[in-house]
Amino acid sequence: MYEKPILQVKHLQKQFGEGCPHCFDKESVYLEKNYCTVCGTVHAVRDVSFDLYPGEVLGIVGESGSGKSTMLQGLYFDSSMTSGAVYINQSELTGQNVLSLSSQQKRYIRNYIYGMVYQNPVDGLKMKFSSIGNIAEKMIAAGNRNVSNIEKRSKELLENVHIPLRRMKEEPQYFSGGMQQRVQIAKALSNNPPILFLDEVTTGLDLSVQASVLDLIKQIQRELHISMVVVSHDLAVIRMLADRSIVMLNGEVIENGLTDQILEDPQHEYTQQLVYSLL
Ligand SMILES: Nc1ncnc2c1ncn2[C@@H]1O[C@H](COP(=O)(O)OP(=O)(O)OP(=O)(O)O)[C@@H](O)[C@H]1O
Repeated sequence: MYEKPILQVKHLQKQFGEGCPHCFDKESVYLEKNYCTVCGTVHAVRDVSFDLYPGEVLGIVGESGSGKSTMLQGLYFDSSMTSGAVYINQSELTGQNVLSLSSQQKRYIRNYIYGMVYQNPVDGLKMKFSSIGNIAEKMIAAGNRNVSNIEKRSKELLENVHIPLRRMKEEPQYFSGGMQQRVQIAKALSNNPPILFLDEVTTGLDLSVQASVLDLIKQIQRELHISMVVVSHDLAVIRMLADRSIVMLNGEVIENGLTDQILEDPQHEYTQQLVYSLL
């Protein structure tokens, strides 16, 4: 169906601590989940690889502490990974491990190639800027200087995420959680990134608000054909959004495949529990 992945993640590792001979073996008796009882190292992400294809939504599901956010933070350069490689198949970046690029090049990727929507809006928005100012700031960071174009695009984005324009000058700190997430989504889309990361974007929202944010994400995906990585502990969210999914446990990928297939025929005991909890 697709030719080439737009994003390739290879053997990503993140450990907090030096590690010791007792804990690099995944089967080690000294490991309690992802924690080494000998040296205290946390193996937050262990040998994670996946591909993301153009226009695809990839779900990453797993319980709290399974390493989902750590991995996303690594992909978005919020924190460094211990080892591994990430390739983005976009013109001049093709073939380069983007994890080893300069901070200027990483900034370029964050401005033009990636969009990010954090679980906590405080991480993605300047709460004391106006909503339209948040979007404008992201566009200016990407080199846009034409004020009327910035204003036109910002308004269009706010309308697309159903924020009434009469409220565009208000600071997101006075918005509800659902509205804050909508502004974050608008901001993340402002420079038309081909890849969007969504980290637990509906966690903590009321059920009806969750549903409307999920509908919005589906609508955006349908209209823009953007490639998305959706991280959630909630399989219901993944079921609604993702074509393909990976299941993480204790920093590792324990299962991957088409979301429907995983739901119909989960192989790993942990995935089976997740699926049965939906019934
Ligand atoms: N700075 C840190 N130092 C030590 N351990 C850490 C640090 N940050 C995260 N961890 C550990 O790494 C593991 C993975 O955490 P991570 O936040 O990525 O999990 P998660 O699946 O995203 O869960 P959640 O949704 O609760 O954030 C956890 O065991 C966590 O305690």
